[in-house]
Amino acid sequence: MSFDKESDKALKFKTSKKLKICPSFESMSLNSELLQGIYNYGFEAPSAIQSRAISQIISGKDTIAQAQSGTGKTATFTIGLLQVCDFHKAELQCLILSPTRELATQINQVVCNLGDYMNVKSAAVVGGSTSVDPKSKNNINLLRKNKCHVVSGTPGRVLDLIKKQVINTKKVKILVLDEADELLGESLGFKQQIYDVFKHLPRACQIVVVSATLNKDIIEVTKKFMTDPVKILVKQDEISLEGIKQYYVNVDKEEWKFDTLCDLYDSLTINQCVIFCNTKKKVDWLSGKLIQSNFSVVSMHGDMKQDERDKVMNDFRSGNSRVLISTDVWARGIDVQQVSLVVNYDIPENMENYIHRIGRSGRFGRKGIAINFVTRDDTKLMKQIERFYRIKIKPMPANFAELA
Ligand SMILES: Nc1ncnc2c1ncn2[C@@H]1O[C@H](COP(=O)(O)OP(=O)(O)OP(=O)(O)O)[C@@H](O)[C@H]1O
Repeated sequence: MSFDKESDKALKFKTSKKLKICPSFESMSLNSELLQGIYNYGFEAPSAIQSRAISQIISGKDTIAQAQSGTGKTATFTIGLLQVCDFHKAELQCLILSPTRELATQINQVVCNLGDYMNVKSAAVVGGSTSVDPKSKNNINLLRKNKCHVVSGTPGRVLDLIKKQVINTKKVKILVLDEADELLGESLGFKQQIYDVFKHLPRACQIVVVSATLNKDIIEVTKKFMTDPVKILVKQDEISLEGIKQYYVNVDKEEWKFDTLCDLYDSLTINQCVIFCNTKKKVDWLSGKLIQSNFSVVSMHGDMKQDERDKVMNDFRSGNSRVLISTDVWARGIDVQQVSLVVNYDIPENMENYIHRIGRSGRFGRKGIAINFVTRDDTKLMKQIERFYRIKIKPMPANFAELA
């Protein structure tokens, strides 16, 4: 949603009444191998969205699940679909679509981890270098032999493989749309691909729609393909997490941003930090300029080769690199628990991505900090963000690094 259309798109829909709340994973009647996978992964108790949505997914209902960033939505739909999957049958039963290759790969990893004791066969199906990546070749082979139970992929690549009959959709029971507002929105061109995927699915296929941000338009769109869905939603003024402190720095002019960032650098490296720019060109420029000034940073955007993107992701996930500069390709879903700081070098151009970007920090109850570089031209945007999410973004205090 662009900033100028904010007012008429406020959430005006409601969570379904009398939802069952399961206080523990045991109370969800899960298969024992799945429970074992959950505990082995380190989860003890379900989060709010998990307590509410997993049992709905298992019951077979179309489900719209909204919850704040980092509160465990991936495990919500993963546990749901693993419980529903019949592992005695060597056929594709669950399809998960998400907007970026990194996110689709991460989701696949969560499916493999939680389904570790169930013998789940899950494949990541993403664009880029898949044809030369030996791991992905195995994925394609598994798919060809009709041996995958779950596929997690990006819409374009999945559709391509469906059309080439590498992915057989005849027995798909559940389709999950993660970051659904991005997939179903008009801006990125996924919508048609999603509709084309739908055409290949069995009529009775259950649909699960997930995101931290869902607006009225998106809920309207879901009516076209969901049947009387259960809705678990968050009020507009509760989408922003308490644990993420949000600050701004007045940089006045664009030219002042760079020096401000250099002054902050030492604080950025205490844990891990993601710096967001609005364009790929700016990411290249900023990382080049920082490296020239002897700061250690890595960068990632959608025009980079996939093997470079993979290397940056691996380095950042392992903590080898501590400061990552990226575009909104990194805004949604990516889970690196050590990220405690997000810098909006540029203020995002869409309202939802503000929430998603700052949500890269403060994962699952951890503390996080977001710092917004605000030029004179951005002041209006910041006020709109504050009004929209009913938050107060304060001036950055000198000791902000101690607050994380
Ligand atoms: N019940 C749980 N107990 C402990 N940790 C959990 C639990 N559920 C999820 N987590 C962890 O919390 C982190 C965030 O989870 P996840 O990535 O699923 O969040 P999300 O809601 O999908 O976030 P986003 O909105 O950014 O996509 C992950 O590291 C995950 O392993």
